[in-house]
Amino acid sequence: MIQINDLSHSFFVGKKGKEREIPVLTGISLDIEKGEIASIVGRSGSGKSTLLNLISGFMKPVAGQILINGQDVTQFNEKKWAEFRLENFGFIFQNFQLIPSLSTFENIALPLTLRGVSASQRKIRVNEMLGRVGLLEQANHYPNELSGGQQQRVSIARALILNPQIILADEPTGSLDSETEKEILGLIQELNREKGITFFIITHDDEVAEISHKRFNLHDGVLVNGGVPVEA
Ligand SMILES: Nc1ncnc2c1ncn2[C@@H]1O[C@H](COP(=O)(O)OP(=O)(O)OP(=O)(O)O)[C@@H](O)[C@H]1O
Repeated sequence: MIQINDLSHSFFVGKKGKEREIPVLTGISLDIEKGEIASIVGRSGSGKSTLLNLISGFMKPVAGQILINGQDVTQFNEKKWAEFRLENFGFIFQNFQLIPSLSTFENIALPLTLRGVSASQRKIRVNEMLGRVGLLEQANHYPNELSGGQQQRVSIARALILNPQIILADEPTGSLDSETEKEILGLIQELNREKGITFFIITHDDEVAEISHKRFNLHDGVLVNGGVPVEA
């Protein structure tokens, strides 16, 4: 589903003509199958966000190949990327990234609204999703009226509403206490089992890595294990 071959990336800093190359990722190769939860674990500065930005097309790699469902996405232009992202990816972030002026219902409905889905269809699909993530009673609440765990449930529901095949998650429990973290990780596992969604999670947190089928350790831009399966 996601296959990365010998991927490398550098940033170039300094004045034009005198740029200095800062290698950030070197020779990354990995393979993630459909329906797997994969985690990339590394300290701050190890290159996790850069890898996520390359996979989601917000940056172009200096070298190497990223295949998603067999398509070489490194060849995509911006227009193609915008379509591909909407079609295939859902995103979850550490700080939830909800729109403060929209209710729970409206935040989850937003991708459907942008897609031109009718109001009656939106109602059916969002209500079903609210039930699934346990937020029916909070449908009309605004983000500042919700706990951190509830806000992350809203953002997971929003990520799922267009039925993506892959969820890309950036420290999904980084802002949560350990009890709420367990709850959200449990929800991720359930959704993975029920819907066969592939999760690609970047984290520095071993608890998150523990729910993954494959764990990749990133150290100074290099993978130090090749996706050793995590013991159940
Ligand atoms: N735009 C940029 N220009 C120059 N260097 C950059 C740029 N973005 C990131 N870097 C450097 O690349 C390295 C990897 O950064 P990256 O953000 O991918 O790490 P990370 O593992 O996600 O860290 P964190 O967990 O703190 O978010 C760091 O040394 C960082 O300083």
